[in-house]
Amino acid sequence: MSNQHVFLVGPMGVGKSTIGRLLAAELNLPFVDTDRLIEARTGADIPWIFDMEGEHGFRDRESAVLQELCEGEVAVIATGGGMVTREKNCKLMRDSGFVCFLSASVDQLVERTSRDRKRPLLQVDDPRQKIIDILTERAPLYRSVANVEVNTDRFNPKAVVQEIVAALGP
Ligand SMILES: Nc1ncnc2c1ncn2[C@@H]1O[C@H](COP(=O)(O)OP(=O)(O)O)[C@@H](O)[C@H]1O
Ligand SMILES: O=C(O)C1=C[C@@H](OP(=O)(O)O)[C@@H](O)[C@H](O)C1
Ligand SMILES: [Mg+2]
Repeated sequence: MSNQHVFLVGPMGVGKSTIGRLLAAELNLPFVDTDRLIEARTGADIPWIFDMEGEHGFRDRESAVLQELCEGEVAVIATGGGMVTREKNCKLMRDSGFVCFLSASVDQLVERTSRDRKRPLLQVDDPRQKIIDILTERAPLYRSVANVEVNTDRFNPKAVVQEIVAALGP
């Protein structure tokens, strides 16, 4: 049981939403996925928000739900891959809890994001190159905000959860 928020950050497809749910059950904490909360607040899905309001509009909504969650009850919070692109979000996470950076190889990210089409930023001719470009930009941000990095390439979600629980300490 953690007495502070646990944030999962990392690139699209690394497993934040999947692992967050399992981790919350393991820690006996509520689970919130910022993307799902944004959709609930907006009454529309993420592709619609990107279409109608652009990435900037989505980022505004993302910052607003993060602020709300940081002020709320202790929870495991799976963020969207771009949460770290605003410095004020990074500061909020650093100041409000334990931040875990989930990482994976480009091959795994390509594979894990290829199964659905719900990520607007990957609806491009060359999603692999887009993933590489995004990682180049964001990897330093993920590292700067994180208390721990857990590589998920070799681990199934349950094993990743155990790694995070160990990193959280007693
Ligand atoms: N450790 C893992 N090993 C293999 N596949 C995984 C792992 N974690 C998640 N996945 C799969 O990868 C896909 C993307 O996971 P998701 O939790 O939506 O990632 P994110 O929220 O980081 O974008 C899902 O199909 C999920 O089942
Ligand atoms: O990396 C990003 O900028 C995004 C990641 C997505 O979440 P996941 O990382 O859960 O796929 C979602 O927030 C949106 O499509 C934008
Ligand atoms: Mg997710």
